[in-house]
Amino acid sequence: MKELRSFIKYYKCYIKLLIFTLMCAVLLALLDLAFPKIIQIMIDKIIPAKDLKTFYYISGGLIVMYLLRYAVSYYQLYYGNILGIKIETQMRKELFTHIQKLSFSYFDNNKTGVIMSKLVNDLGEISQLANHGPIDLFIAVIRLVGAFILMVTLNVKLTLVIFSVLPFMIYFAVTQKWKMKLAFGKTRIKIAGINSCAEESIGGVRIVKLFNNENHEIDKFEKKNQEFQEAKKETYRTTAVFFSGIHIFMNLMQFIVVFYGGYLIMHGELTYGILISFLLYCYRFMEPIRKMMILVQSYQKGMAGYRRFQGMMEIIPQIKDIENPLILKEINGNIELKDVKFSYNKSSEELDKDQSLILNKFNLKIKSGESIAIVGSSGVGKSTISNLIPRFYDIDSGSITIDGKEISKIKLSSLRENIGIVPQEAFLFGGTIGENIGYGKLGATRDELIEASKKANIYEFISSLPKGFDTLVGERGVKLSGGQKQRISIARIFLKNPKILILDEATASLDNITEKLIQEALMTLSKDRTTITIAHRLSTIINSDRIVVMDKDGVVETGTHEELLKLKGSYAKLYR
Ligand SMILES: Nc1ncnc2c1ncn2[C@@H]1O[C@H](COP(=O)(O)OP(=O)(O)OP(=O)(O)O)[C@@H](O)[C@H]1O
Repeated sequence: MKELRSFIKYYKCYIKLLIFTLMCAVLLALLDLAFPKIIQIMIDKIIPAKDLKTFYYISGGLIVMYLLRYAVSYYQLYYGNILGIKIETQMRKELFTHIQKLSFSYFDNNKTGVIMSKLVNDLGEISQLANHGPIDLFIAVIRLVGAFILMVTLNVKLTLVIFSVLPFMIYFAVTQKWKMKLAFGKTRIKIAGINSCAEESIGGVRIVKLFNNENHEIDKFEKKNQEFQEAKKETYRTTAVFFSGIHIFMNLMQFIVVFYGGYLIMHGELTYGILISFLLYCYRFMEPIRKMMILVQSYQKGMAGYRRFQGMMEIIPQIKDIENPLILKEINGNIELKDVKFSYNKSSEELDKDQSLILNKFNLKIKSGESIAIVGSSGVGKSTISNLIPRFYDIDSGSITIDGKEISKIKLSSLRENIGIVPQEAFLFGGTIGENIGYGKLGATRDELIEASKKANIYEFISSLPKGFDTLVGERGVKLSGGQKQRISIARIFLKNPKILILDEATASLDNITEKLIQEALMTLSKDRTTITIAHRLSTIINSDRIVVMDKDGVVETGTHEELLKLKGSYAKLYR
């Protein structure tokens, strides 16, 4: 009921549309109830009396009613679907907005394909329910009650005999309902599995081909595909049992009308008109029952989807603003990490024993405008530091401050506005070069793009392209080289112009010329900014103001390149 109530809330914004479609539905149901009654009057009264004038009038009236029914049915179907799609679009917008707010840790633990499935498939089924749910229910109730009343006025005995079948039908429907519910839940999980498998396989197509593992991927996909098929088969089986069972009950009712109705006619208790009218009502009466059964099906599918939608909407973003957060305006760029403890997996048991800590009482102070490089063996937590300063993850204890202000108290957007990150692997969106650079400052002018790309040493390359800034980069920038992508991501930061810069150095080797171009661009970029370089190779950091060497216990050495070499400690060893 709680779920249903929260679902119904979505109708609030479209109440006029809902009322209109419901009115159409009422009219439709009334028209459908009137037809058999009119036909009964024609057969029993007008035709035997050979009243040609009334016969023509009523026939004309029937044609008008059919046309009216056509128009009403059109509006009900069209606007009913519009209602459904509006609710679907609204929910999709809310879900996408919510996904944008979720923290890194959510994406670390959830597959993209599964999230996509929720965003696309589940909501489609909710739309079906939103559209058909209340309207079909309304039509069904009016038709059922109306048919019952009209049938009673025609013949009580026959009506009661027909209605005696109903409890058995309901029992059958309810017992099947649960089986269908389980089956639909399972297909949803399986389709998400297909999505996620395809997404990974297509996203990693280069690695797949490099390792000649196409067949392995096909097998993996086929397994998921087969699992989906099996789950789908189960839904078809339960659905088939359900609907064919319902048909048996319908046929039974028709049989009762013909058999018992015929018997009553032979005993002079029923007219032919009433028998035909009963047969027509039976259809009118069974139709809503069938519709209600379909409704049960779409209700289960839609609600299963809605439950998953709700489940996702209820995930609270781990990283969010406090009430009345601080806004950073002009900052100097002093950074301090003090006694920072951090772990990615925050299971309390492990935390107690400090087992999963990546940083344990880590301390580091960086002055405004200083350029430091962090070095250390692989996996020691260098990139982790670059994730903590912009608050992609929250620390477990200790503090991180910018100009003395605790970052957890600063408005997230204002914090991130002041930080630029050049990541290890440049990520480009599937648009043009201009759009990708402009991502650093939405609405940037062409002149600003040119200036930024000049500073990033990529302008010459861009102007050599026939379409220049309008050149499409392909999905994730596949049409560009690693070095070109890097420089585009540097140009983005020039446009953003943040005070704090984090350079997570590319681990991939670049040729000497490209590396020189990138290094030059980075030198220009780091001027007058606090710069933290996460160094995966040592060749590029010799000129840093300060080099910080870290191991699993924290900072072990700090100084300039020369000072550290003289120390003959960890850095000297690493460097050698
Ligand atoms: N998102 C994550 N979830 C869980 N654990 C993670 C995550 N990212 C990194 N780790 C773990 O944290 C540790 C530190 O990783 P980090 O990427 O900071 O190392 P690094 O010093 O930058 O290494 P490298 O020089 O190889 O890039 C590693 O043991 C890694 O397995």
